Amino acid sequence: MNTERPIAEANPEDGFIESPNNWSMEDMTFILFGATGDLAQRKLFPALYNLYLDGKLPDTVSIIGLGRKYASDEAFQSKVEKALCAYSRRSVDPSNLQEFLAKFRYFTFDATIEESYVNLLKLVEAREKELGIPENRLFYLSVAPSLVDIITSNLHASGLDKNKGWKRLVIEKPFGRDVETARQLNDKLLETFHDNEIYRIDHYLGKPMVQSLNTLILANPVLDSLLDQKLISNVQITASEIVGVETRADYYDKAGAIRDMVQNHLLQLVMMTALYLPENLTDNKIQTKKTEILASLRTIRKEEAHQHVVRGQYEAGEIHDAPVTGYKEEPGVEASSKNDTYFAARLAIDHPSWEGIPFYIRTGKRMNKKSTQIVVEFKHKMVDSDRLKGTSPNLLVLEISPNESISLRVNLKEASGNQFKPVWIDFSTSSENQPEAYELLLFDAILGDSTFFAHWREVELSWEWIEPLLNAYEEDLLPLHGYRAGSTGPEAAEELLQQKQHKWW
Ligand SMILES: NC(=O)C1=CN([C@@H]2O[C@H](COP(=O)(O)OP(=O)(O)OC[C@H]3O[C@@H](n4cnc5c(N)ncnc54)[C@H](OP(=O)(O)O)[C@@H]3O)[C@@H](O)[C@H]2O)C=CC1
Ligand SMILES: O=C1O[C@H](COP(=O)(O)O)[C@@H](O)[C@H](O)[C@H]1O
Repeated sequence: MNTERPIAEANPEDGFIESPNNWSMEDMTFILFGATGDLAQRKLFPALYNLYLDGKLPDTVSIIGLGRKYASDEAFQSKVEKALCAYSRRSVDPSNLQEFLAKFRYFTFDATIEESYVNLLKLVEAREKELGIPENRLFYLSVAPSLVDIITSNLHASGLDKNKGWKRLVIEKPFGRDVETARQLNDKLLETFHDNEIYRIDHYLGKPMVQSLNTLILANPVLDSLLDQKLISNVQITASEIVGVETRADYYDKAGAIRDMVQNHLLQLVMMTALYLPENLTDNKIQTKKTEILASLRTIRKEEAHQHVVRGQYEAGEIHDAPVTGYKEEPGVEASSKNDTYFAARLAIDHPSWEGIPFYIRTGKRMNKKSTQIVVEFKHKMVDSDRLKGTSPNLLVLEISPNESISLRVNLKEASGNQFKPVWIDFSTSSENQPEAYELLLFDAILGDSTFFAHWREVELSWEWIEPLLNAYEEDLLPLHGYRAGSTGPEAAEELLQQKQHKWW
C-alpha cells in the first residue's frame, strides 16, 4: 500500500529525525506485549481496527498478542471483538470483522522466562513465512515498566531483534520516575535498539489538534501573525479532569500529578506551543526545536519553588450534583498521603522569542470540568479608558480535548449603549468522530515517522527540569493545598497569577 506520508530518517550527526522521503507502508508483524491488559482493550485494539477501516494498515499484517493467561487464537480474537464493541469510536462492521480478526494470533507468554522468547521467535517466523511477509517487526510494550528491562534483554538474547527487515520498539509511559531511572531505562533500551528505532509514546502528542498545530498555523497567516512576541501577554495551558484516582491508586499515589501529567503531557504542550515563534517549521525540525525550547526553560530551584509552583490535593466535594470523596478516602490511597492531584506553575522560557512572556501550566483531577486547552492572552490596551469601557484582553483559545476548536475573543460594542462586551469568533468547530490519539500514533509508528513521539533528549531534559521540584516535595518545601472536588483548584493557584496581574481563563 502506498502512502503520501514521508518517512523520517535519522540524522547521524544529532540523533534527530531529518530529511523525509516518500515512503510506502510495508507488510509487517506487530508484536503486542500486554495484549490481555487494559490499554490493549481500551485503546490499542480499537485504534488498529479504525486504522484498518481507513485502509491505514499494511496489506498484510501479522498481529501477535502476548500475555500469561492461557487463551486459544479464537478466544483471543473474540476478546478483541469485545474490546471493539465496547471501545471503538466507530461501530463494528460485521462485513469486515472476520477479515480484521484473522490477522490476530495469541501466544501464552511469560516475559520472565527465557524459553518463552525462543518459542515466540518460532511463531513470528512461521507467520512471516506463511503470510509471505518481510521480517519487519514492531514490538509494542504495553506492560508494567518493571518488565521492560527483561523484555528488551531477552528480545536480544533470543535473536528476535536480528531480523532482516526493520525493527521498532514502542514504549509506554511512565519513562522512569526521575532523571536517573529514565537514563538507566534509556541505556537499557539502547543495548537492543538504535535511538531512532525507539518510539516513546506521549498520547498528548497524538491528539489531532496538537498534531495539526503546525499545518494550521502554516495554512492561516492570520494565526501566524497573532503569535507575535510584541502582542502576547501570557500563555496558559490547562489539562483539567473530572475523574479522580479511580482504580489506579497503586501507581498514582506514588506518581502524583507532577509525574503523571506534568513531566510528560504538560511539558510537551509547552514545547508544542512555544516552538512556533518566531518561525514556521517543517515537520522534520519539530523535535530539534522542541528540545531547544525545553533547554531554555528556566530552572525553578527547590528553594524558590514555593514562589512559582502550587500543589494541591482534592478534598470531598460535589461533581455534577453528586457527592464525591476526598483523595485520602479513595480506595488504595494512604490516609496520610501527601500526594499531589493538582499542580500549577509559572514558567519562564529564556529564549529570545519568549522573553518576558510567562507560561502558566496547571493540571488537576476532580476539577469542575474536563478540558485541555491552550490560551494565548494578548496585551490589553487601556489608552482611553472611558471610550474602551468594558473591554477585556483578546484571547486565542485552542481547545484540544474533549472538543476541538479554535476561537478568538474580541471586544464588540453593544448595539445600545457605549459599553463593550467580549464575543467569541470560532475559527473551527469540532468534527465528530475524530481519530483518537492512539490511532494517529500507531499509524506513525507503522510508517516509521517519529515526529510525534518524545525524543530521548526531550524526556531527559523534562526530568532534569522536574528534579528540583521533586526535591522540594521531598523536603517539604512546598505546601500541599486542599481544594474542593468540583472546583477550579486551590485558591493559591489564583494568587500565583495575581502576582503578575493575570488570571486563569
Ligand atoms: N491503561 C491505561 O489507560 C494506560 C496505560 N499506560 C501504560 O501502559 C502499560 C500497560 O498498562 P495496562 O494495560 O493498564 O496494564 P494492565 O495491568 O492492565 O496489563 C498488563 C499486561 O501485562 C501482562 N503481563 C504482566 N506480567 C507479565 C509477564 N510476566 N509476562 C507477560 N506478560 C505480562 C498482563 O498479561 P497477563 O496478566 O495475561 O500476563 C497484561 O496483559 C503500562 O506501562 C501503563 O503505565 C499508559 C497510559 C494509559
Ligand atoms: O496519561 C494520562 O492521561 C490521562 C488524561 O488523558 P486525556 O487524554 O483524557 O486528557 C490521565 O487521566 C491519566 O491520569 C494519565 O496517566
